[in-house]
Amino acid sequence: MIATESLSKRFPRVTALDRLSMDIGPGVTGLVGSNGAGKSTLIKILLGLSPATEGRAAVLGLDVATSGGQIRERVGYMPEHDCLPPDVSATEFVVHMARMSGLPPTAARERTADTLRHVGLYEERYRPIGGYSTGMKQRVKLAQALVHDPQLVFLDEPTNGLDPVGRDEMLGLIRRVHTDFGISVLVTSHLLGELERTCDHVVVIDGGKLLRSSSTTDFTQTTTTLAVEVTDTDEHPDGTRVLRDALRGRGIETETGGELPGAGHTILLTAEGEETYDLVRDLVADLGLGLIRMEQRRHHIAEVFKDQDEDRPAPVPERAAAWAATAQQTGGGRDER
Ligand SMILES: Nc1ncnc2c1ncn2[C@@H]1O[C@H](COP(=O)(O)OP(=O)(O)OP(=O)(O)O)[C@@H](O)[C@H]1O
Repeated sequence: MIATESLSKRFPRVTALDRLSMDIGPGVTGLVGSNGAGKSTLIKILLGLSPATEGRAAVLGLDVATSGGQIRERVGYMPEHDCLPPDVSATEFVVHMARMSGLPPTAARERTADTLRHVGLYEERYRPIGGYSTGMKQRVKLAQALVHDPQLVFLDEPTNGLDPVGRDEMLGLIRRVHTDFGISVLVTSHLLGELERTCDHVVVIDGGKLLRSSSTTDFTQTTTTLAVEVTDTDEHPDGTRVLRDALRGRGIETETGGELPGAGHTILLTAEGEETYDLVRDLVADLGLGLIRMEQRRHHIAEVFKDQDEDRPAPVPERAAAWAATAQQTGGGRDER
């Protein structure tokens, strides 16, 4: 869907992209990086709106340097900033954008109604956009990116300004853009954790350079830590504690899951091999507890980068702070999947 080769963009005082080479296939891809990493700059180059200083890029096989118009016919774009006209309704605005993309009047109206319904805007679509909440505005921006039925959409920070519930709803919508309509998605975020449930593939850039590009499951490869959760019973009102005691009796030290709600009921231990699974199963059965789950724990994306930050000899201070803030906002990887 997207290929870049040694792509660079230099502004007089900043190198926004630094020899970026990557290939992005179909599906939902997250482009992650802290503020100023170069995400928006990359999207503008891929749309053919801003020329690269060096290197090449192609979108859907079309060269960004020479085929910007054709790319924008086939690609939808949801910009980061609030750029909606306040005094027209969502319907008027999205119909206008559909007409700008070349749809005839009747098709533009029909597609607008369908798309606004898909993003969850119903009666309010007839009201002026100026009175909308941030979440509603983000939905209008998403609708205008989808209305001309593109093959690919670029969504620049679509969860910006949303509360946790609004963010989850938006991430669900983004996933459905691909599953329901087969449209591939490139979605940017400065929050590492939020993309792991939504994206098939994650590309991480920092200071305009590619840090890593891999499938989400590769990022979150399994660890040797086993997470176990059990029920309480009348005989053992604190099932977690008796199981921990029983494991300690067999020489196995355990931890609990952390400070998040419910995590205190999760026992974490190191699995030496299959015998550890058998031992946990047998102890749970002997104690008469119910086994809710026993699974190998996976890394969280945020955790991978937290570890990398710790390994870095001299991290740029504000970047390290941004990553740390990100890890905190996403639970720092201490919660369970
Ligand atoms: N038109 C411009 N002129 C000069 N510098 C620019 C311009 N556009 C972007 N930059 C700089 O390039 C770098 C990358 O910016 P960019 O907007 O691509 O980052 P980003 O990852 O999208 O971050 P954010 O989410 O904060 O927008 C930043 O240092 C920014 O200040």
